[in-house]
Amino acid sequence: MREEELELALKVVIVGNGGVGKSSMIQRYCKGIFTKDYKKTIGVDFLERQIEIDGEDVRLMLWDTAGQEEFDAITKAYYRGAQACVLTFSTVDRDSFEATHSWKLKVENECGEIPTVIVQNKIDLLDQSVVNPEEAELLARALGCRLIRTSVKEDINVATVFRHLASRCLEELRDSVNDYYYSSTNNHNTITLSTFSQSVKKPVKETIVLKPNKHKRRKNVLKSACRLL
Ligand SMILES: Nc1nc2c(ncn2[C@@H]2O[C@H](COP(=O)(O)OP(=O)(O)OP(=O)(O)O)[C@@H](O)[C@H]2O)c(=O)[nH]1
Repeated sequence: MREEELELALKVVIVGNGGVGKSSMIQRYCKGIFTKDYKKTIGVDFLERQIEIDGEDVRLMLWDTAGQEEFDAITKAYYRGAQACVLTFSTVDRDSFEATHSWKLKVENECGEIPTVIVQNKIDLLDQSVVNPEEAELLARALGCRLIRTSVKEDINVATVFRHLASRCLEELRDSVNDYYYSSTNNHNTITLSTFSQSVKKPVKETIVLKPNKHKRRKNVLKSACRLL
C-alpha cells in the first residue's frame, strides 16, 4: 500500500435507550438531515463521514445500535473493535438517563475502556426536562466522561461530539506512536521525525519532546509514523 493510501479509520458505537435520538444524530451528522418520524432501529445500522483533525484525515465509521434490550445479543457483537463510544440519553426520558451506566458497562465488556462521551440529547425540550443539570454533571463525573448537551433537531453540538472523540483517539494514537519511538531507540540510536520541526535528532536517554513545526503543517504524523515503523 502506498503512503498516500493510508488513512485513519475510527469505529464509533452510539448506544442508549430506544428513542433517545441515536439514529437521528448519525443522520444529522452524516447526511445533514433531521426527520420527526421515529423508525425503530432493528439490530444495527451504519454511516460514515470523513473529517480532518489537526491535519489528519480521519474516516469516522458510526455504528447505530438498537436501543431495545431485545436486540442486545445482536448489537453487542457490533461493539467489538470500537475505538470510541457515544452514550446517549434524552432530556425528556428519565429511564434513558438512569440506563446510561449500564450501557457503558455493556460496551466496556466488549471493548474495554475506550474514549467515551455522554450525550444529553433533545435539549430543545429543556422546558419538559426530567433530568436536572447537576445530576447529569454528577453522572458524567462518576463515569469519567465528558458531558455534551445536544439537540439533533436544532443541530446544536452534534459535530462537537464526534470531533471530540476523534481528537481523543488521535491523541491516544500519537501517545502510543511516541512511546514506540522512545522504547525502540536503544542507547546510541537517534530518531528522525521529518514531519516535526527541523527533524528531531536527539540522543536517547533524554526525554524526547516533539514540537510541532511552526512553519510547516504538522500533516500526516501518523502516516509518517507508519512509514518509519
Ligand atoms: N425534539 C427533539 N426530537 C428529537 C431529537 N433527536 C431525535 N428526536 C426525535 O426522537 C425520535 C427518536 O429518534 P431516533 O433517532 O429514531 O431514536 P433512536 O435512539 O435511534 O431509537 P432506537 O432506534 O429505537 O434505538 C424521533 O421522532 C426523532 O425525530 C432532538 O434533538 N429533539
